[in-house]
Amino acid sequence: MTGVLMKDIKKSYGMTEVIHGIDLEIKTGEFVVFVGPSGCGKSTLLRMIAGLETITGGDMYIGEERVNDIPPSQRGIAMVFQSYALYPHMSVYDNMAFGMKIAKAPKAEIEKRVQEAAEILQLTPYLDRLPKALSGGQRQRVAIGRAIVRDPKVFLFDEPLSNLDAALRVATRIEIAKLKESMPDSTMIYVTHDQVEAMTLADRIVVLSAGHIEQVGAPIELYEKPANLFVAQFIGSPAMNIQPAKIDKAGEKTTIRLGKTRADLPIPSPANMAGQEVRLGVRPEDLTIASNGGGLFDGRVNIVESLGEVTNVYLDVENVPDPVIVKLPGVQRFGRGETVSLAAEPAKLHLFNEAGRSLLYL
Ligand SMILES: Nc1ncnc2c1ncn2[C@@H]1O[C@H](COP(=O)(O)OP(=O)(O)OP(=O)(O)O)[C@@H](O)[C@H]1O
Repeated sequence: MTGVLMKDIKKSYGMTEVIHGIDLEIKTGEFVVFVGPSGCGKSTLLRMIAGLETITGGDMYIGEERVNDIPPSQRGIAMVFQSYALYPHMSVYDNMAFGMKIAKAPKAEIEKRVQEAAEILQLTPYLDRLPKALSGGQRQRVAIGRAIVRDPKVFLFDEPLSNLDAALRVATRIEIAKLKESMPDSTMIYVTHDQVEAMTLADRIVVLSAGHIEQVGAPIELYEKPANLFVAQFIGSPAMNIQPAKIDKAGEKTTIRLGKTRADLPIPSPANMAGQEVRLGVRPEDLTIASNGGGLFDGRVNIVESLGEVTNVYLDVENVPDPVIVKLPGVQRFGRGETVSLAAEPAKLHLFNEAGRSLLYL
């Protein structure tokens, strides 16, 4: 039973600090996903857990042990990389058995573990094949199998699906979800920039930006209650629409003014916020077309993207610099330049103060 604990973890390359003091507790058996824009430090953080990067400040624990100065091979972790890094001249079986052979494990034990891992990953029919005779997805499953066979305390995944095409990504993602179910006591930490992977696999998501944590929470919690504008616009696709509004009345409920419209939101706000400028957030999928013209605000249709299952409509709205996006189900037809009125349930609206913090977390 092993979790990971980070206390004020920092990383500098020369004079440049890229990780600025991360505090995070990952519990035994948790599946935690690190997400964030390119360069935010996801891989660096993962590699510090693995021992592939030195830690320049703070304490890193795997289980009870402080591992800052413990070499990777003694940390009890197994890492699965984007490039599968299989030995091309060895069969699937030998690739999976390699670590145990090197560790001089008994032959029967190796056989048992490889067979079990192959079973979990549906690789049993391929054990005699060479990697070149496998698809990309199967190769990545062998790389995962090699990690399972080592029976690590913690699994680390660094964008394991990003070399696969769309269909294989989905299939392998489902394999990883099954793997998690079949190994409920294993702690798994997974880096990705793919939102679907993060949302579907994670028990908790850690959103990083520029070397610090923006928010940690269950996927739906981050989606429904983002702590700040960064998380609000990072989670969800297309991104949440943001537009300026003003607080008319603060209190247990908040009344906002948006152009000529007023709306009562079931969001509490401190009394001293009355009269203040705020940012109103609304997800594209939470907007609807108000047939009677009595919506929250009006927009002029600019671009229509028909994807079959959904239609994304980009509208120009007065006082809003970026286009407002509406995501409607199915196929919808609009004429360019048409004016439509947009509505949303007050419970689906988000409010952020001038500093970008959600009023829910003030
Ligand atoms: N060896 C290095 N020397 C100097 N700076 C580095 C080094 N490796 C990474 N960095 C910097 O550290 C920061 C974090 O990089 P990291 O690779 O962890 O980001 P990431 O979130 O994983 O990005 P991506 O999604 O693009 O892989 C970046 O600003 C990067 O330029």
